[in-house]
Amino acid sequence: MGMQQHPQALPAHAAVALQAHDVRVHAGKQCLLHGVGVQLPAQQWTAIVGPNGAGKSTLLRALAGLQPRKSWSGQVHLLGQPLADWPVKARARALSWLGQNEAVSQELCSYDVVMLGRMPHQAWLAPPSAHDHAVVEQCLRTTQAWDWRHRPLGELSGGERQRVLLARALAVQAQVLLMDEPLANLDPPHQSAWMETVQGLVASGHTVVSVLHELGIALQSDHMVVMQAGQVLHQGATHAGDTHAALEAVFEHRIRIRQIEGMWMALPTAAKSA
Ligand SMILES: Nc1ncnc2c1ncn2[C@@H]1O[C@H](COP(=O)(O)OP(=O)(O)OP(=O)(O)O)[C@@H](O)[C@H]1O
Repeated sequence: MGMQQHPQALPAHAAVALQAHDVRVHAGKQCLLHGVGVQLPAQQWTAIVGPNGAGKSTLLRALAGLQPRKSWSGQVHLLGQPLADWPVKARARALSWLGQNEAVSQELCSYDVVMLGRMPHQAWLAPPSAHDHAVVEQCLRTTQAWDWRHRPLGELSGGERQRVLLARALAVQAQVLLMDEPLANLDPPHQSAWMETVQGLVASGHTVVSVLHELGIALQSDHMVVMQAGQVLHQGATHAGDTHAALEAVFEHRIRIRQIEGMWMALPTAAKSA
């Protein structure tokens, strides 16, 4: 299996929520993405996986339009329209973002943090509507963060904080959600709860794209993008044999993908003997 600069297309009938073509990202003289192309299916959950430093977060930021203009080239389309052509507010309603180590005021209480997710729906300086309050409550309950709605973000544990930030991303009610390592600091029950939330979003017509290190969870996704060294090595249906082969290869065959009790899992392999 060779490196693919422009991986295989989706079947012709599949709608594409996000598309990147020949995306290159630079930081100074260093090239972080070497002309990446991806097509991420609408109304599906895509997992972006690969080793540390492969360029996963860089790609996700490019897809979200968060790379500084001078640092990248190429084309990104959101729901069929070039990212740059989207009016700012419409784009903020269509695409929700959960980043890593986001700078959010530590003094804000959790409720107000989640209310920030409603901003794209609110008129300038208008107070939140009853609907905004209802959505915030629903999202805090979904991520099981309602109990500490009055507590400032800075007081929360890593996992509690992550669940508040996840609630904020959900509160946007965007058609497309991009999440960078959403499971960071979450314990196993809340990882499973996150997966159920994502599956619910997809069932109701949303598109979710997540960078994940937890391969057991990533293997439950619909579509997978496997990255290595600033390139996309493979993209395709998560359960396809060639996707599993790419995944094993990119992790240097230190994992094997096996089905146990009907679920695909990544099992560690023993180190090669010398
Ligand atoms: N602003 C920057 N300046 C220089 N190099 C950068 C910058 N941002 C990222 N990099 C480098 O680009 C490469 C890709 O980084 P990126 O964060 O996209 O990787 P990743 O696949 O998300 O990694 P991880 O799994 O460790 O989070 C890394 O080698 C990183 O050191």
